[in-house]
Amino acid sequence: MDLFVINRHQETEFEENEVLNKNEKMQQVLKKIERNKKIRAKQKESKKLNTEEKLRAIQKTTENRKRRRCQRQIHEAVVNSQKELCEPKEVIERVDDIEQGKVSLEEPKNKKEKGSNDVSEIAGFTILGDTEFQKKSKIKRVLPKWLAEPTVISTNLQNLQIKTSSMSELNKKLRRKLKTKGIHFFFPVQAVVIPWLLKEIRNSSIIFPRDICVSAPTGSGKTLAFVLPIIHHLMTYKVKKIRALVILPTQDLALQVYETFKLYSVCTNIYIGLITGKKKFTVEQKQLIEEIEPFGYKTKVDILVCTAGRLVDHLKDTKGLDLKCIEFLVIDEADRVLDSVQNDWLYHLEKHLQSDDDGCHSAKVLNLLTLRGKRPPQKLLFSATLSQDPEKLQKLSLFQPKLFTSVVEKSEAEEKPDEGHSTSTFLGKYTTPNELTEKYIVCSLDLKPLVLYQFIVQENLTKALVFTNSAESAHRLVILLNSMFKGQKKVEEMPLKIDINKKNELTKSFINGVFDILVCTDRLARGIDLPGTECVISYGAPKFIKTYIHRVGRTARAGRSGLAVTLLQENQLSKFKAALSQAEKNNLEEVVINEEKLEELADQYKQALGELKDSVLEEETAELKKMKRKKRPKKMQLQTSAKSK
Ligand SMILES: Nc1ncnc2c1ncn2[C@@H]1O[C@H](COP(=O)(O)OP(=O)(O)OP(=O)(O)O)[C@@H](O)[C@H]1O
Repeated sequence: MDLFVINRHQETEFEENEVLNKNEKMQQVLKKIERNKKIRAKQKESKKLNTEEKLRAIQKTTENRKRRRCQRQIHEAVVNSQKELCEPKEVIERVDDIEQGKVSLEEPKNKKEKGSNDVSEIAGFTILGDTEFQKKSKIKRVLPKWLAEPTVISTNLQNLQIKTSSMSELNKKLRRKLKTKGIHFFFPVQAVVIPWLLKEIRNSSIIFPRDICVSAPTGSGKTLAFVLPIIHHLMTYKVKKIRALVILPTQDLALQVYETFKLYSVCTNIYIGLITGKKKFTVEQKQLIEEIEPFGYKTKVDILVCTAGRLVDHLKDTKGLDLKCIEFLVIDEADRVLDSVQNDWLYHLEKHLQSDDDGCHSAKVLNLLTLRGKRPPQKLLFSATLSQDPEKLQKLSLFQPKLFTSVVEKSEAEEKPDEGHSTSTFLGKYTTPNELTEKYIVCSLDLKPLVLYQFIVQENLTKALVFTNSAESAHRLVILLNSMFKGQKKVEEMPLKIDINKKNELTKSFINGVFDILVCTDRLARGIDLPGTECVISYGAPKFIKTYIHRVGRTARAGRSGLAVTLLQENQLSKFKAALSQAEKNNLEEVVINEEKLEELADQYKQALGELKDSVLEEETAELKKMKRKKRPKKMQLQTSAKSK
């Protein structure tokens, strides 16, 4: 029956029950909240207690530390009191005070010793080291003694003191030759270096000669400073062996030095060899050695002038080449040679010199030094921009080096200019000839050729060298200038790829004044002697201060006056001035080109630019045709030539 009982909804009863339940639940919740409150309050209290405990613990450890430190200080004070017998009472009193807590253990801040490794504490944290900023003293560069105390060379080429005829220690023939070449006085670098080298050579049978580094301005006569002593010494030998090796950075410079050696060795039995790669390898080999069967090889030269790279080629492939007897190793333009890798020449040369000895370097006179081994060649380094960097020079393992320089602190150097005393500090900077005037022109890039033209006209320049930063720029500038001058002045270019004979012809024509302006790249910047050059113009701003020094050094040579002008764009000016201040050149004069004159020339300039465009186009099409002809197979070429016939 129950199955059929229907429980109907009895609303009021249920609602009453629910209200009752709700009230109960509410009370339960309130009770729970109350309980939780109590628990939280208890927890808070216990936490508070914990932090207090912790703080107490920290205080305890700090106190412990302090106590330990106090004990340490007491101990130290006692030890010190034993040491410092002079003030025992004071120390003991202080110890007592510390023990009684009368004196603070903290040292007053101003008493802190600078630089000491202080240990201070802040709220239990130990801070190591000094928290105060200390200004570090500037590190002063210390040069090796030989660099710091050089022999000073004067830059004054006007007031010459030493007559060539009066240097009795130099061979008579050489003195006569100098006279015939119109050299009656030695330049300062020669007056100091030649007698010094001759003395070293005289003593070389007893002690090893010292190596030298010579830094003197461009055009001051450094070449003769090594050429004359070497020839003087080699004149005494009867047997032919390579006894002097002269290394240069470029073919042109090697040729120039070779010619100077040849000039002063006329009327002697000394032969000079030149290996630069200008001639075929086999031709150079024949010039150097001769095979005599069955005895082997015979050397044909006494002095070998070379470029570093070509020397390595011959060391590797020329049988019978023997450099083990060299007494002089000259490195001209030394900074450049040392910077260049050139087939790792130094490694190969050293390897060759250290290979099995044939006894060339065995001592002539037995002494303590020579007993130790063979005599190394005397190294002679020359440059107008010799480095102050001992590390660079170190790779040459110089033997007791001696420095001759004109780049010294001025005040002292001026006191004893020609005496050759070690008076001042080598600055390692650069110097230019006293006779050189330096100026600059500021102009915009698009007006540069016009400004150059106007400057040449306004100064009526002849024998001027113009340096550009690329061969292409040189070529275009020559076309432009020639079309502007219209034959009034003759401008020539020194191309990058030029046959040595043509090059010699060109330089000779320039020296002889056949044309007025020679436009070239930095290939002509170093060492080349073009006597009579009146002005050097840097059309492209030089990238490095060394480049500038060598460029401007093509003028104002051998005591003659010269002008150097650099064309700059506005944004290059500050960098240029900063670079020049390195060489203590701070007062360069600015040349201002008359703008009205430039405006007058506007039409002429436009026309010249048009001509340049046509000419460049013509050259390019000619070049293209040439390339196409080269690419065409030979058969086709023959067919076309037959057809044309
Ligand atoms: N005592 C002298 N009197 C007159 N002229 C000299 C004397 N010595 C050298 N000359 C001439 O001075 C010119 C410059 O000499 P040299 O080429 O040796 O200079 P440099 O110091 O090597 O220059 P750079 O550093 O540019 O190579 C040459 O034409 C040379 O003949």
